[in-house]
Amino acid sequence: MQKIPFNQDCWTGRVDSEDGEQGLRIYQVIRDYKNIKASSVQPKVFVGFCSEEGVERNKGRIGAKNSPDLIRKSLANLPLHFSTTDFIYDTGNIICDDKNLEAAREEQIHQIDKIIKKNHFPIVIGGGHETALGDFLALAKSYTNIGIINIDAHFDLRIPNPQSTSGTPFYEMAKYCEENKLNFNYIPIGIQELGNTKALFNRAENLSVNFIMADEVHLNLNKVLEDLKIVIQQFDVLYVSLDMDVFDAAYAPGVSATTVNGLTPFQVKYILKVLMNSNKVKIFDLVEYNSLYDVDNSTAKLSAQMIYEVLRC
Ligand SMILES: N=CN[C@@H](CCC(=O)O)C(=O)O
Ligand SMILES: [Mn+2]
Repeated sequence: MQKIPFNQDCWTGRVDSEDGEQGLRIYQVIRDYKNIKASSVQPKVFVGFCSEEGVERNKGRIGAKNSPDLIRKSLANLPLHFSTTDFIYDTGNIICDDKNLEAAREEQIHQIDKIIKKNHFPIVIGGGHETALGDFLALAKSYTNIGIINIDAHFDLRIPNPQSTSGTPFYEMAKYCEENKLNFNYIPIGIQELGNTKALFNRAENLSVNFIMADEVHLNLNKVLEDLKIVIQQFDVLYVSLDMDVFDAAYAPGVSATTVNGLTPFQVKYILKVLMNSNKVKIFDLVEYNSLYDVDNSTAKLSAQMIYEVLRC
């Protein structure tokens, strides 16, 4: 495991100084988290989790370990359309480069727990979906009544056999909840029938998972959004995970496992708006971007625009 500090080289872009404040782009409001002022109010903080170890263990296509910096680069040049009372911060990367996912995860939990305890908002850029477990466990150090929202084509409810992988994080969260006598409040959104086995659907039923199929989103987005607003009222806080393979392959070719019949950027954008507008989201992660299969950086761009929706709220 390695810890790489804030790198300004990821945060560069076009300069439109003739337009003053109206010409600002995201990279111009990014700062190193180590220089944050004590007066900052609920700032958003990037943490890169450079891991594809979980994908490899899950027999998937590797290529996600460089994603955090590539997504930062796509985000950097987006125009600033919201007012920031504060800067946006970046801590740098945690790198799993020795197959020891567990050691990288310990560091992840340690860093993110500190961010959450300061009431700052971590935005974690993965990495494969193994990123999710550390994010949840860090949040669970501060909160108990957590709604777990996973926008994903897959349940990721596999049982570790014996290791933790990109396919097991939500099962491991269920185990954590059982051991700590907590409800497992899991709401996956965008599930594909043909992306999950019968065994996984049965496990979801047995764990009373309140899942929303991709087809339900396609048939009636407004109903999904209204139902979501109601269901999240019962939770104190939300953990939101966005797996880029929830999108149709036409929008997101750059993932480990591509999806047919996947969601559109418009649908996911409005799901994120509902979640963020609840003011309950305490941590967000975006996972499974894989540049090796991307086409003209389109999936990196889509990843950046989804993070933008979280930043603007
Ligand atoms: N991160 C999860 N991956 C999915 C899909 C695997 C695949 O289709 O290759 C899973 O394990 O179910
Ligand atoms: Mn996933």
